[in-house]
Amino acid sequence: MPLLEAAGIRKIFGKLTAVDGAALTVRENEFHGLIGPNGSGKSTLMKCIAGAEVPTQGKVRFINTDITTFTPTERARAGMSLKFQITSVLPSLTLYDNILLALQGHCSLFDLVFSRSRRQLHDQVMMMLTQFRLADRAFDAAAALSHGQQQWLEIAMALAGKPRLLLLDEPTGGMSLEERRVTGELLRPIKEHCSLVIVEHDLDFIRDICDRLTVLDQGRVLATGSVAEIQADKSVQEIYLRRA
Ligand SMILES: Nc1ncnc2c1ncn2[C@@H]1O[C@H](COP(=O)(O)OP(=O)(O)OP(=O)(O)O)[C@@H](O)[C@H]1O
Repeated sequence: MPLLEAAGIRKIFGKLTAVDGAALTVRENEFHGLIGPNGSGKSTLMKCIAGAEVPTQGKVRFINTDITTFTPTERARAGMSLKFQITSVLPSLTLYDNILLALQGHCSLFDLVFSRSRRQLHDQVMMMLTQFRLADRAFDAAAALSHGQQQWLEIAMALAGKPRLLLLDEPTGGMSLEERRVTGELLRPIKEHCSLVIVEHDLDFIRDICDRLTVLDQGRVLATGSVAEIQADKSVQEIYLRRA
């Protein structure tokens, strides 16, 4: 049984069909890349999965539940977490407080009131900052971070609720080559407990970290399969050549 199954997703904006009957299936512990030319509907499909857009047609199933009509908050409660291009980091707060806020969003009032839980929260914050190589900046304001470090902080925040599925829209946009390499290293270990759907333009990056890819072209799925299958697919090669 797949973790996520989106089927027949169509999204129409006025006269424009941005996504035209697309399907996406993601298994447990799978990193799945969503690629395709500019304007092919990648972000819109992600938004339909995340609940940021309501699909005109189609169904989204997640952990065996039909979540098509769930709000983003209900999807988060079901185990889905997303980080879009727009930042949700609070720049004037320290890294520590940003992570603490993200963790507290997933705690009950009972957890917050008892001091033993507060100690646990502290340990969790420091563990997450260490995992994302930000522990030495814990008490700096988030605004002082480089662009890449801010993205890592956001990914850490998106993982605070221990989601089963993380959705990332162009996390490496604006990053240096070295920052991209580190981003790959930081994401790989989360596969043990979380699946990933990632929209990316950097094909080298996506080839490196993904197990399977879905290629969109003009709102439709052109191909889906392993990285090797997609690389060998003539129709995929054609759309990338057409763009070059
Ligand atoms: N809210 C909206 N209202 C109207 N049109 C939209 C809206 N969002 C997206 N579109 C259009 O839908 C089409 C698909 O956009 P989308 O952002 O999903 O593509 P994309 O593959 O993610 O593109 P890119 O790689 O450039 O980010 C585009 O023509 C875009 O202009």
